[in-house]
Amino acid sequence: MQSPDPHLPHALSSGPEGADAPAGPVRVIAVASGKGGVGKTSVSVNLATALVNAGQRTLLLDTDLGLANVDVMLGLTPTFTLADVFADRCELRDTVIECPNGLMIVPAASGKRHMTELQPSQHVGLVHAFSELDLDLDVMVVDNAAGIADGVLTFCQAAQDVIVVVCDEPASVTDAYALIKVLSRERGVSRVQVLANQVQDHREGKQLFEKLERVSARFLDVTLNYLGAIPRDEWLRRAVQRQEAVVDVFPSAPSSVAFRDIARRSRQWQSPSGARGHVEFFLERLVAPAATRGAAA
Ligand SMILES: Nc1ncnc2c1ncn2[C@@H]1O[C@H](COP(=O)(O)OP(=O)(O)OP(=O)(O)O)[C@@H](O)[C@H]1O
Repeated sequence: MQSPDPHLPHALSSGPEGADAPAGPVRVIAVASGKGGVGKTSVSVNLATALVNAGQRTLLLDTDLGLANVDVMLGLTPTFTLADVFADRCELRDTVIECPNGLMIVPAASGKRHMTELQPSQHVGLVHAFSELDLDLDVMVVDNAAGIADGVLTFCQAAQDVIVVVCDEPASVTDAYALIKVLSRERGVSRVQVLANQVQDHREGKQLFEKLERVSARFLDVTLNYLGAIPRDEWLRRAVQRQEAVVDVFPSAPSSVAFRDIARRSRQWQSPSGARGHVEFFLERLVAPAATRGAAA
C-alpha cells in the first residue's frame, strides 16, 4: 500500500478504511501520569493481567517509545518491537507477543533515541495502524511515557478512557494536573479517571483525588472520576523483581485485590459505541483541528 506520509513506514501507512469487518468495538484505556516513576507501568501490567484473568481478551501496548518497560517488567525478550515497525523490518502484527496467561503485548524499544523524536503524523499513523490490527480483542491498555509529549497526548486523546496515576508527592500532583490541563484544553479530553498509587490507605487516596479535583474544577472544563487507590505494597515490589505481575504471582496481596477491583470497575465504563470494530480509537478526534476543540490559553 502507498504511504500517504513520507514519515510513515509501509506497515503504519494505511488508514482505517481498508479494515475487514470487525468482531466488535475494542475498548481502549490509556494509562498516563505526568511525572515519571509513580507506577504507570505497574498499573498497566497489572490492570491488563487482571482483565485477562477476568476473561477479557486484552492487548497491552507499550508506547514509551524511548524507554520501554513492559517487556522488562514481565521478563519477556521480544523479537520485534515498535522500532522494527518504524524501520520497516516487520509488520505491526509481528510484534505481538502472547504470554502463557493469554495476555497479548506489543513491546516498544528501549534506548532508541530516534523513537522519542517521531513526528506527530507518525503518532497518528501508529494509532491508525492499531485501528486496523486484526486481533480478537475486548480491551487494549496503553502504557504511556511520562510527561506531556505529543505521543502521550495523541494516545490519550484517541482512547475512550484515560487513567491518570498519581502518588502522594507534590511533583506528582502538579504534573498530573499539568497533563490533565493539556489534555483538556488542547486535546478535548473531557473525562479522566484518577488512580492514586502507593498510598497508605483509602483516605490518603481520596485526599489526593480531592486535591486534584478542587483545582481542576476551578480552572478546567473536565470531569475527574475517582477510580480508587493501590496501596504501597512490598509484594508488588517483589513481583517487579521477579518480573511477574503481582496479580498473578501474589494474588492475595493487598495491591492485587485493589487491581482486581479496578479492573472490575473499568469493565463497567460505557462501552465504545462504534459499529466498526478492531481497536476503537477516537480517530476523528485526531483529525479535528485543535481550534474546533476549544483550545484555550
Ligand atoms: N503500589 C506500589 N507499591 C510498592 N511499590 C510500587 C507500587 N507501584 C509502583 N511501585 C514501584 O515503583 C517503581 C516504579 O514503578 P513503575 O515502573 O511502574 O513506574 P512508572 O511510572 O511506569 O515509571 P516510568 O515513568 O519510569 O515509566 C517500581 O520499581 C515498583 O516496584
